[in-house]
Amino acid sequence: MNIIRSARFGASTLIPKNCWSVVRSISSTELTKLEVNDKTGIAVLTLNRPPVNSLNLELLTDIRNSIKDAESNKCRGLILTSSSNSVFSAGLDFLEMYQPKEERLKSFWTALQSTWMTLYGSKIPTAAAINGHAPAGGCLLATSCEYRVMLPKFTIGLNETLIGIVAPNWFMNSYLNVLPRRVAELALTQGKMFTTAEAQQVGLVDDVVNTKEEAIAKCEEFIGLFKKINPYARALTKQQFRINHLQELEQNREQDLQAFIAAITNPSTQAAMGAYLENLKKRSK
Ligand SMILES: CCCCCCCCCC/C=C/CC(=O)SCCNC(=O)CCNC(=O)[C@H](O)C(C)(C)COP(=O)(O)OP(=O)(O)OC[C@H]1O[C@@H](n2cnc3c(N)ncnc32)[C@H](O)[C@@H]1OP(=O)(O)O
Repeated sequence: MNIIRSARFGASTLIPKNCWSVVRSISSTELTKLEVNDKTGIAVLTLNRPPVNSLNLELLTDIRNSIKDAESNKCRGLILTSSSNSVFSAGLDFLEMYQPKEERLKSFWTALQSTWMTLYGSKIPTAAAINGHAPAGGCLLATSCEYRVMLPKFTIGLNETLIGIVAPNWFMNSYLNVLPRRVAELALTQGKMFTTAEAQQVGLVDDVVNTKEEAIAKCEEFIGLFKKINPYARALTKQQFRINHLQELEQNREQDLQAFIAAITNPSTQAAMGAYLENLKKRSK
């Protein structure tokens, strides 16, 4: 019998393969669902933190655990998507950063660093089915993947300067891994949110399709490109492209954390964030 061991079902829980329907849950929490298609071996990770999948400490931790579960279950690839019809992820949860408690703020940023390193450095092929808006941290998740497909009439981009904050180096590096330098610099300095059509034009997304199902199918097609490629050779090749960015953060984690805390707790950042949040709340009424 072909057995899969699921870390999050407990080390001793064995799940018999082939006794399940084609799509099988590997692990799920209140905030994420990780399912694998037994035929293709490709896993889909659905973010499920209504209303906007804003990334708080718990969601970031669950995302990281899910990526690790997909890897340890030897999935052939991982697709990120959202349970919302209009938002992929609204980025970092402002409530983690506005008037924060220092210990929680530290845990939050450390979890974001770890999640990014796990996703950006994952050995398995990764793809994002962007079925809604993807500002800031939402864009970071998408650009950390190897392939992106997006639905029409949404927006994506690193809008940090619009909020009065500065995107850290590793956010910029994820952008630069996808966009030409000049486009990235112009977009970052303006805090530009690209429409789906603009994003495709500059290469921020690879394809545009009309439905979430088509988006998942496109991601599967992308991951299918590696069917005949030795996974070890593939993983090492990907690693060589990304190792400098990963090492840069790994070697400066504490410094990056301290820079974040100093920037976020600065009274002028707090004031800018407060005003931005107020505006967001007014708009949503
Ligand atoms: C030299 C380097 C030094 C390093 C220094 C470090 C600096 C720090 C870097 C920190 C990096 C931060 C990156 C981020 O990710 S910040 C988050 C940026 N996100 C946004 O700007 C998105 C804001 N949201 C929206 O634009 C819209 O909500 C949406 C995503 C387009 C969806 O619109 P929609 O109309 O569907 O929904 P609503 O706007 O009505 O929102 C519904 C409720 O959700 C609340 N909301 C929205 N976004 C967030 C969020 N990111 N965090 C928390 N809450 C959020 C919104 O207020 C509504 O709440 P309400 O119903 O209670 O009013």
